[in-house]
Amino acid sequence: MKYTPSIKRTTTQPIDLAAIRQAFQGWSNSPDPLTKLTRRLSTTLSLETQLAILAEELDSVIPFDALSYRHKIAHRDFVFATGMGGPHRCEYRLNLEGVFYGTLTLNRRKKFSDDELQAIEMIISAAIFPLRNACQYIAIEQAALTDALTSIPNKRALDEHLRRASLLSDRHGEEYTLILCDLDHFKAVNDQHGHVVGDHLLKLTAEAIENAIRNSDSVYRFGGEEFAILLPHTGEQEARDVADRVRNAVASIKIDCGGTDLSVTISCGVARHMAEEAASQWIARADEALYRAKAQGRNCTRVFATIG
Ligand SMILES: Nc1nc2c(ncn2[C@@H]2O[C@H](COP(=O)(O)OP(=O)(O)OP(=O)(O)O)[C@@H](O)[C@H]2O)c(=O)[nH]1
Repeated sequence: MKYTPSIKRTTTQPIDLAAIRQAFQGWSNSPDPLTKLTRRLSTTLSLETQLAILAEELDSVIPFDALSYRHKIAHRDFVFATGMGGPHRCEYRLNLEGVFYGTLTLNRRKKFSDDELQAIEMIISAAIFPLRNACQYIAIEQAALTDALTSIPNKRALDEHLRRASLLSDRHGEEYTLILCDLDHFKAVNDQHGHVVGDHLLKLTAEAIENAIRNSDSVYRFGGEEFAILLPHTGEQEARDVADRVRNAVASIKIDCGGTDLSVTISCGVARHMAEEAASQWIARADEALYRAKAQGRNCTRVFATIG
């Protein structure tokens, strides 16, 4: 028989409960500015929303003309700004337990008094834990969408971006083209030179592709030795040219393996998004084109629409 321990009731319980009821009423009805601020901040993990809340609550206590926040999170610049300038400025570098969480700046036409500066510091101190959580949330989100080896976006990121591109293509008739690229005979590289060299080659390939495409295009690690490139506002012929540029860039990679230079080639399959097409069908067509490129000798580009 299962043993369930009984809960011992004590006479102090009603008194504790009353105290908690009273505290709860104070917390939810007429909180002090700091409780109100932290309560609002705790409702979201979005750094942007938290900064908007902080700006609103700060402004209600110490009116200012502009607030800005800057931080580098997961190698990306995060910038938030609200309001317009003012010659007087106070700036805070947010640190918690030795970790830096960005720079917060307030601007105002009127000089800040010492009392106001103290109040601002206390308000920021109360906000720093939720801000730290929001920064960490961005970093975790970013890590989930990034390939650990090459530091480029991973397949999960590609799936999201393809879904969005399919929607935009259908709704606004925007042209999107996908290129799938796969290193040729990569297994032989691992077998002959080891996985460390194989990994290094994958990193160099990601870099070479990034350098061969435009800023508006994006590259993803699709699988082991497979990469995907998403090209907005690009048709088939233009995408074929990009694929050929990528092939040349990859072919020019050289790794010194004790006297001999290791070099590789890459095959590419191109598919333009078709109306009403799901992302999975789109990928399947690019993969079909890539399969043809492999079957027809590798180190070449095939476009789905030109097949047959
Ligand atoms: N070093 C390293 N190798 C990987 C990684 N991911 C996958 N691979 C290897 O990539 C190789 C891919 O081999 P295959 O699928 O046979 O393809 P291939 O040898 O490139 O041949 P083709 O694609 O037909 O030209 C396998 O040996 C995998 O173990 C990785 O992260 N690092």
